[in-house]
Amino acid sequence: MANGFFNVPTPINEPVKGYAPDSPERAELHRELKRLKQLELDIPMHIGGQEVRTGKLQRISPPHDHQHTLGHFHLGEASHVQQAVDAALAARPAWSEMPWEHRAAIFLKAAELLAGPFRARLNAATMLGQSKNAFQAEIDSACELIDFFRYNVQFMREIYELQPQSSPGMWNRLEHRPLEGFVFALTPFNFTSIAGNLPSSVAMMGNVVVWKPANTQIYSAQVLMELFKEAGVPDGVINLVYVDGPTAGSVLFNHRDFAGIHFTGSTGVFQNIWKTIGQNIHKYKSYPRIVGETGGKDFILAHPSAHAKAVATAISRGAFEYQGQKCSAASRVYLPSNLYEEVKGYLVEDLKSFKMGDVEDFSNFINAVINEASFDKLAKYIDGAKADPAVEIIAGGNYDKSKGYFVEPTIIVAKDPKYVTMCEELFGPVLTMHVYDANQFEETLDLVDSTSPYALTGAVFSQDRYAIDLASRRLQNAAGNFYINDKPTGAVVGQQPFGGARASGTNDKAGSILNLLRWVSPRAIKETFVPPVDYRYPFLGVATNETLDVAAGGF
Ligand SMILES: NC(=O)c1ccc[n+]([C@@H]2O[C@H](COP(=O)([O-])OP(=O)(O)OC[C@H]3O[C@@H](n4cnc5c(N)ncnc54)[C@H](O)[C@@H]3O)[C@@H](O)[C@H]2O)c1
Ligand SMILES: N[C@@H](CCC=O)C(=O)O
Repeated sequence: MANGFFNVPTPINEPVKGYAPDSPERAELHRELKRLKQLELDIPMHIGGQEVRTGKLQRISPPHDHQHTLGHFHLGEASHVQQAVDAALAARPAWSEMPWEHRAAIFLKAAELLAGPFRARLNAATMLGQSKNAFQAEIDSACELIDFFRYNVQFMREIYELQPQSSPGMWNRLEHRPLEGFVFALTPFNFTSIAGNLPSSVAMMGNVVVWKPANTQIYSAQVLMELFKEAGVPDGVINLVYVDGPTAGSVLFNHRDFAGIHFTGSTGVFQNIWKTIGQNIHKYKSYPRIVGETGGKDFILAHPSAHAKAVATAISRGAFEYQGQKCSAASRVYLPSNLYEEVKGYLVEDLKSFKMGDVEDFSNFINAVINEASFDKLAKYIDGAKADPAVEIIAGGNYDKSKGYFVEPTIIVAKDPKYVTMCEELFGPVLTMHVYDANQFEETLDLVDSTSPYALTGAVFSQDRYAIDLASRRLQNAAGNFYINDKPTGAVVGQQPFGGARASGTNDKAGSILNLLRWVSPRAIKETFVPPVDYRYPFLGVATNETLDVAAGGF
């Protein structure tokens, strides 16, 4: 047991490497990509520190080259989920009692490992498995995850420092206990950092975890698991299973010790999970913590005073980086009539210059979308737009899945501000724009606020401060991350805590103290040093300890 109140290293955001031609990081990443492509990995589940193989193999291939095999993962079933719960609960006593500074040290070590020896490997795995270019992989699987580890350690310390006052004669303390049971981390395909953060943030607070990633992220998930092991996360604290979602749910949401879910993914899945938990509420020992960050229909709104080139650049990057597969990606844009032609000109020029293809060619700005289902869905919306005389496609509109799932960045212009692609989350490189009368900025604010059920990210561009002030107030509930003269993507841990409300989630802000507070259950402890020995009123003339009790309001 430690005798000291420890400070932790002051977190700073991990510097983003540039991968310039001839840079050492670029050469290392190329070597790692080549090495991984030559292997065919056999990827087991990890339960209680054991590698678990079922022989039911599922092929993993790069979305940009679906005939290539990167490896196979072993598909599990309900019994493996049950084993993972048992392993987690067996690990809980020792882990939950481990002094916090040791838990902190494990994740600080994970940050250093990822900043150094694991960096190229995790970036390369993300690039190949999730079709992410080097620059997008670097900000995700390297920098953002390193930041999550470092900042969460600082937030953990701040939580433990949250202590009540004590009146004379007593000592009040707050103990921030781990939750009583296990937590389910259910993670999406699109950010390796989110897949790493959802189980590790929960574990850092002394909890044990069953983690199920998206099948399309398993290739980088197995590197994360190795990173956790190397950093010293004990066996059974984080258990990684590969099963389909409903199978995981059928075991976990029926278990008495289910203590919470840390979810990121689509809104529909989260709403079903919430319903199931509600139906099963009588089965649990405690009310489970439900934390979910979900879908978005993120907007960019330009005021007539906006800088046209800045608006166009924010659209090019905010809508199309990582093929629009960021929950934060701009997917509906409102342009004033006075700026439309100029912004359109810049955009069409930008999109013409985008190169699309494999992740190994670092000049490709665009790679493939995640899988065939996503490709088909996007193609359907594009075909719908092509067939609809009420809308116009001003850029892109082609797609091809012969080698990889390539969808050309596409811009639809819709007269109807409620056209289907202005409202629904498509999660791909398809953007819809609506041109409004430049005299109707205020009316357009109402349109932006009411068009979609989501409220994740949004951006306003204006050179007019009154317009910025008005938009900030009128769109107060339209986005959990609101940007002024900036694109709506690229939140940085410690700087822009991330998450949205309405249909976009519980807004528990990943990468902030608010999120970590959900993974502890405080116990208030009052210790009275000299307890009263007589129950009678009034207190005059009675022993000093009763007087103290009254002074403290301790009736
Ligand atoms: N708000 C945020 O911070 C944020 C961040 C990233 C992604 N997202 C959202 O995630 C979505 C894209 O990710 P995705 O396609 O991986 O999401 P998804 O909802 O399809 O999958 C998320 C996870 O849930 C699992 N799952 C799917 N169906 C399930 C079911 N019926 N029962 C239990 N589990 C189930 C998946 O296997 C995966 O592990 C988008 O909607 C995007 O907006 C949100
Ligand atoms: N935090 C990321 C989005 C994560 C969702 O996919 C961003 O701000 O762009």
